[in-house]
Amino acid sequence: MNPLPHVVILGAGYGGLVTAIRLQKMLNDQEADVTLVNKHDYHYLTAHLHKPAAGTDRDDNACISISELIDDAKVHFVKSTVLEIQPEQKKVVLEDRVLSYDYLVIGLGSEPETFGIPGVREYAFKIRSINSVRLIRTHIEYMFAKYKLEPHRTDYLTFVIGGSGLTGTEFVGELADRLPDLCKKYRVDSSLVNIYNVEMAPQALPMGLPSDLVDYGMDVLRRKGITYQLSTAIKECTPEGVVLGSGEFIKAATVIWTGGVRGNHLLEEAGFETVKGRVKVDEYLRDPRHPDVFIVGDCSMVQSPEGTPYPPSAQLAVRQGANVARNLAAILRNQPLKPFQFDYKGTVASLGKHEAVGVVNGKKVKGRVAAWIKRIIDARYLLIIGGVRLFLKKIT
Ligand SMILES: Cc1cc2nc3c(=O)[nH]c(=O)nc-3n(C[C@H](O)[C@H](O)[C@H](O)COP(=O)(O)OP(=O)(O)OC[C@H]3O[C@@H](n4cnc5c(N)ncnc54)[C@H](O)[C@@H]3O)c2cc1C
Repeated sequence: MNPLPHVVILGAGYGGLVTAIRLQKMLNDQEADVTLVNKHDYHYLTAHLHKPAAGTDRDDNACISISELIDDAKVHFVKSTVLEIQPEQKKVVLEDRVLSYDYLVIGLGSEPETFGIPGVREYAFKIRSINSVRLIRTHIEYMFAKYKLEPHRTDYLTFVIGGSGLTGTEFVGELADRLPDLCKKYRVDSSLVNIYNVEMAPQALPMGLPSDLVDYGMDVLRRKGITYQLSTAIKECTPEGVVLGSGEFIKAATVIWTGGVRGNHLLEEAGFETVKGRVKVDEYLRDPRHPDVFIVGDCSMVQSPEGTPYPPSAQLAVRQGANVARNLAAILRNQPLKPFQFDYKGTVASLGKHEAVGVVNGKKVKGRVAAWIKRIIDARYLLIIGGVRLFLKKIT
């Protein structure tokens, strides 16, 4: 008997996990062997990481054990790190074995884009995984404890966040909410604490928001104590702080870089043609040169009908995962493929507790209403991946 076609999915983030979950629902065990590979045995909600990073939420709230989501009778889970992708040999090298595939789905997410700014790679924290946000949260609290022993070092209480797109904005909102608790706990005068959000563009908040919503969001965050440095580049990051384009030096013991992302380096290394580490996929989300390789989420680049690429987002990754699963099932059943169409619903950026701003289905939303919509969006994702049981577990 011929072996069943082997589908290998790399990465259990939003894109890879949704592909796996949909395949386990759609396929019967005579149609394919499906393997999901991920560095950790849990799925993390990347879009939530700003909260545990600031310490306003527990990190386990942003984690879900993969065994809770995957039926091991249908999808074989391998906890391992991908070291190399070999599309010509149809192989993937993991740290402990080599896998051969008939169809590959790459959903390995993104890496910080540092634009070659000296010191950012070495000295700035990045919000990118559960382990990285645990480090940030611990470091922030450590700075308060250290300041109590060296009260002349106000740079321990100075926080610089590079970039004020979605990640930077959501993080400064949470950090501003967290600091009053830390000031109280360590008996630190809150006027000594400074949060600088440095942004090269002339305005903060995610690109594409209408200017009245940008003004609203920036007003909210300024009232919470954020100091914006707009139209300002970070020229260098050092162990002592950051040098700005103007030459000004901000002495700060904590620098967090959120200034951009690029696709996982493994794609470039595998010889895929990339722009910012992302592969311009065809209408079925495949690499144009390798029709057996599908690419989802932050590793892929999808053009909007206007001809500009959609910004990487969890929303896009989830829709791509569903489309890839559907098309893999279609290939295995000799049915026609369905082109990917993205019905972009909009973006909502949280500004800390009870405050958010954004556009949903073309309508502007702000304040508490926007914060509730954001919670509904998050809840919807939990329902997609884990049904009512996961939803109830996470919200209660
Ligand atoms: C703080 C923050 C807030 C955000 N807020 C929003 C939001 O409100 N709305 C929105 O739509 N988007 C938001 N985003 C963007 C969104 O999180 C990403 O676009 C989304 O996570 C991309 O999904 P993905 O499947 O491509 O990758 P990810 O979800 O990042 O998953 C990649 C997976 O691959 C695994 N992996 C990586 N390398 C390896 C390897 N070598 N071997 C094995 N496994 C590996 C990782 O462990 C991870 O499980 C936010 C991002 C951040 C950082």
